[in-house]
Amino acid sequence: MLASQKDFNNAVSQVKLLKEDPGNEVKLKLYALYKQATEGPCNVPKPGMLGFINKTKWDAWNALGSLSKEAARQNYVDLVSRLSASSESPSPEAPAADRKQPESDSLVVTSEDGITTIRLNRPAKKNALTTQMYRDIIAALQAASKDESAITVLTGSGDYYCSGNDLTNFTHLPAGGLEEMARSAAALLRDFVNCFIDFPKPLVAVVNGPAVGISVTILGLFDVVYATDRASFHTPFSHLGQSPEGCSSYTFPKIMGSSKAAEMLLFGKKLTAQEACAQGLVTEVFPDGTFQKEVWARLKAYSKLPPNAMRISKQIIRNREKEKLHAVNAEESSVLRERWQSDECMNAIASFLSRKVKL
Ligand SMILES: CCCC/C=C/CC(=O)SCCNC(=O)CCNC(=O)[C@H](O)C(C)(C)COP(=O)(O)OP(=O)(O)OC[C@H]1O[C@@H](n2cnc3c(N)ncnc32)[C@H](O)[C@@H]1OP(=O)(O)O
Repeated sequence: MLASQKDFNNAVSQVKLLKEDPGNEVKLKLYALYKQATEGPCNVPKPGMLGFINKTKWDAWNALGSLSKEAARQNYVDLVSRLSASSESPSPEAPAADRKQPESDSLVVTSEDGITTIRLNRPAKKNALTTQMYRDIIAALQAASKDESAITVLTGSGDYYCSGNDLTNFTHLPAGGLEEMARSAAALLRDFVNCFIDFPKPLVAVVNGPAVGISVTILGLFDVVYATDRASFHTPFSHLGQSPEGCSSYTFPKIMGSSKAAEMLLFGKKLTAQEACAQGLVTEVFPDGTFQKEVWARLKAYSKLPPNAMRISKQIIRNREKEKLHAVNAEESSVLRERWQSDECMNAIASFLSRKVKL
């Protein structure tokens, strides 16, 4: 479900309480989304050259094209929520040593040689993502976006990269029952994926082994994906009674074409590392024996490149897609909120938990 009028009104009030000025670019975006959400697509005449400020505002509104009022309202609410979170976070240039450490040791964050590494560290459970890990990854990405490192890396400990969402997350029912669980999981998913969409520095996945579910779908939001030849890429959403997330319903068809994307996202076809590379999801595959050595040597060399140039190049490559990606993320999260309450999904999870099925 997209943000309600009440959520939107709250966000409009929240903007006035921001502790830090978000800067002109963001204010322009807020203005454009507000106009789109309240009046719909821009259909007023373009101001003349002399009205420079009005022309800039008109351009920003007009750039939203035919984005629906509902999607604009959602994007506005998401943007304000990110601004509020970052204006409450600690000092912007916190050096690595002062970085707030994750709540649990299932995530290890280090910063060295210009590279911040976020390592999934739950090898006994194939690095399955618990609710706390999603929160810790969000915090780690927010800190990495402001630290002094040039490049950020996500990788895993042990033989797996990540087995996706921890299916036992669904067994911790809150007081509000299944509906409340699905609502809060959808909100967490949206915040989690938004952090990847907005991440401002080069983001690299070092895929050290098989990858499942959400750890595969978000790869479309990374800048570079290096994989060992032992890795595989599996999105068994239909098997689980679920639907795609991580913006993969948009990025996968773009990356590999709609029929290859459908084989993965509808039928759960598992790709080898070589297949994923041939289809553009993976940048390069390395022999497992030399994977770590080769990849880290390369990343260390890249991390010495001028960081501002890399950020700006990433902005040019990614920025025109951001509004679209936020809208896709909101829609996918809302569809999943319904799916998680379906019998198909409940049965599939019960089946995994009772060890009847292995994907
Ligand atoms: C809030 C945001 C929500 C976002 C939603 C995202 C959707 C997804 O990510 S869908 C994908 C969900 N993941 C799966 O369906 C994978 C399930 N796991 C498996 O099929 C298998 O475990 C495996 C193929 C990954 C590995 O098989 P293998 O035989 O090598 O090892 P196991 O003995 O099965 O695993 C060891 C240990 O780890 C536990 N485990 C592994 N993956 C998960 C998981 N995703 N959730 C919970 N637990 C997992 C497994 O149960 C074993 O535990 P025990 O040793 O205690 O039995």
